[in-house]
Amino acid sequence: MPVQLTGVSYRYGRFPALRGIDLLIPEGSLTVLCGVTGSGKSTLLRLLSGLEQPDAGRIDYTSGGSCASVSIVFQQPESQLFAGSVRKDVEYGLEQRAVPAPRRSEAADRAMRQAGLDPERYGPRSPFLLSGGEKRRVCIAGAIAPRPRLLLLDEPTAGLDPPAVRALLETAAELKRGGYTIVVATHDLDCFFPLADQVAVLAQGSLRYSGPPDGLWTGARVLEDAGLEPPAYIRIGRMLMRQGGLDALPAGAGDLLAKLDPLRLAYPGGGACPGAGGERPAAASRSLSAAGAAAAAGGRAAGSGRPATADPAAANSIADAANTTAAVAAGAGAIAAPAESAAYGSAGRPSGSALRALDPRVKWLAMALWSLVILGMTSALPLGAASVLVAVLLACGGITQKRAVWFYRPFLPMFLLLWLLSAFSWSGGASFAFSPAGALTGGLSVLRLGLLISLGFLFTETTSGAPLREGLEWAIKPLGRLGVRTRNWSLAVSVTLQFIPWILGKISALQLALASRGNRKRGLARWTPQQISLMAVPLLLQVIGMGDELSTAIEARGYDPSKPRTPWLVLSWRQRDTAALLLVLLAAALLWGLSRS
Ligand SMILES: Nc1ncnc2c1ncn2[C@@H]1O[C@H](COP(=O)(O)OP(=O)(O)OP(=O)(O)O)[C@@H](O)[C@H]1O
Repeated sequence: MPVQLTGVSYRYGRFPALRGIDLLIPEGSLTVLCGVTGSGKSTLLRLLSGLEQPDAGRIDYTSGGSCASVSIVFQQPESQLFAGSVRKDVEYGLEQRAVPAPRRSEAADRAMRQAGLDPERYGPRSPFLLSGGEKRRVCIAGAIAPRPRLLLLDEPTAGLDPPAVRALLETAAELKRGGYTIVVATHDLDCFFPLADQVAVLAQGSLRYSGPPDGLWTGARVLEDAGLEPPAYIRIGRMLMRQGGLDALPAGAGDLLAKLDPLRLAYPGGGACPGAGGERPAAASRSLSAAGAAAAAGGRAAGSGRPATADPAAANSIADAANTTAAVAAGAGAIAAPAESAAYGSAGRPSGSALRALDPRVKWLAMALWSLVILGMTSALPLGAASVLVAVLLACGGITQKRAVWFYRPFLPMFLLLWLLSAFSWSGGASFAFSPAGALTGGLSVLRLGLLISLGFLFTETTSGAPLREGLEWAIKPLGRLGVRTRNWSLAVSVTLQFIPWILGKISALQLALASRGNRKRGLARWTPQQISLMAVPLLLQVIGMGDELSTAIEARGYDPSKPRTPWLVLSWRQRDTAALLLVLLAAALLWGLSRS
């Protein structure tokens, strides 16, 4: 299905993620969407899948198609699996599209085979107990089972080992041959460029290039300007062309290996590369530089020597060869700074809003004090005043409306249920009675609970992990004299606090995945018991997995609560922190006074 994007823009709150994208995705083509991290690839895929709507511009699914004929495979396959068996999971999208049962099973078998899974062997297995590569194949099978007219793959090779990458490339080449229109968002240019009909390069949400891959090697340095490096086979090919070793750029890593095969490669210290026949090169034979020889020798060891084309057989050689050539040609990459340090300015203080810049001790004290005051409130006026205070702080904390809605939405059904339980009394049979007093008391209790949750949300949104932990450790340090293991407690609390947004993020991802499989429920319909039961098992498994990984990571880093620790961050108290503390105390006193009047 051809798709035309015209002037497509999208914002997350105030942050522009995509700006004015014009792109045609031709029918039956494989388009590679590339760009550095955060350039907008996943966002563009979500818009193409119809899971999000553009803020401006249009997406036209021509030839009678619609976003209902689009399937997407997300970056993390574990966020996309729900059912108790692989077969049921693959059939899920078909069920949502009301495909009759006998045809469902047939289509699921076909999709599993196309994705490289034997239906007999994998069909009855639990999708949660498969390897990463197998899970991704199940996701692909689930995505292609309804025969989508456009298939979107987000970072399909991320986290896969070379054999799994090879298998995935074969699947992609096979699907392309089967006439699927495919868009792949990837950093793995070595693997996917040889399969691509079209490349779209994104940088900071703008489209910098769209056209055939070959167009990138002539003229402007589009990839480099977008912060990317050309695939290793192109870099090696360019080097060999400069040295007279090649006449034209290779079409892929396999093609490069095939072109290198007849060349006699000189060792840096003289002599010939063993793979090149073991003879000393003749004076007249082409001699390559040390780097070229090393690259070629490495490539020869790994590859099959077949030319790389969109042919699935050739895909085999791409992954192996790409791995070797990438290792040879990769320059020293920039090492990403840890997320926490990135959030800090040069003075070691968080950048962004004033709340983020405050010392975490002020925030801990504010949260503890205000929580106590709020717990003591029993009437509407002080609770109303506290709500205004929290709302103003949420707005000042730079938390977008969208983010706040995302956070509060899962709590709303629980609040509603609690309120209804206190507002209605049941005296057997069908006799329900509405109690205005119960409704008021219940409403105030729910509001109190909401405010306490909001304080936690405000705190964790405006404080990253290390300051949060250091601040808490400082606050509870005096308890250490009583024999309390304060380090354990501060670690446990900060991990728990950071776990809540993580769990909410996972719930959002699962709901998005359900929507991508045709289960496009909106509003409260997303929270029915049936929906919740679908998400319960995968969510639980992810939480257990995360807990397991955390404890292993803590152990692996030699955590010993009895040993002194070098703090990651040295807290420093400033004048503005004193001023903020005074305001916190003043607000607490006013609220307390209001609740007692
Ligand atoms: N839910 C969100 N709320 C706010 N900003 C977001 C959200 N999701 C993504 N962004 C921002 O939008 C920009 C584009 O994100 P996107 O995930 O599309 O990038 P990407 O190119 O797919 O990155 P990667 O290669 O790391 O997956 C990034 O700057 C990101 O921080």
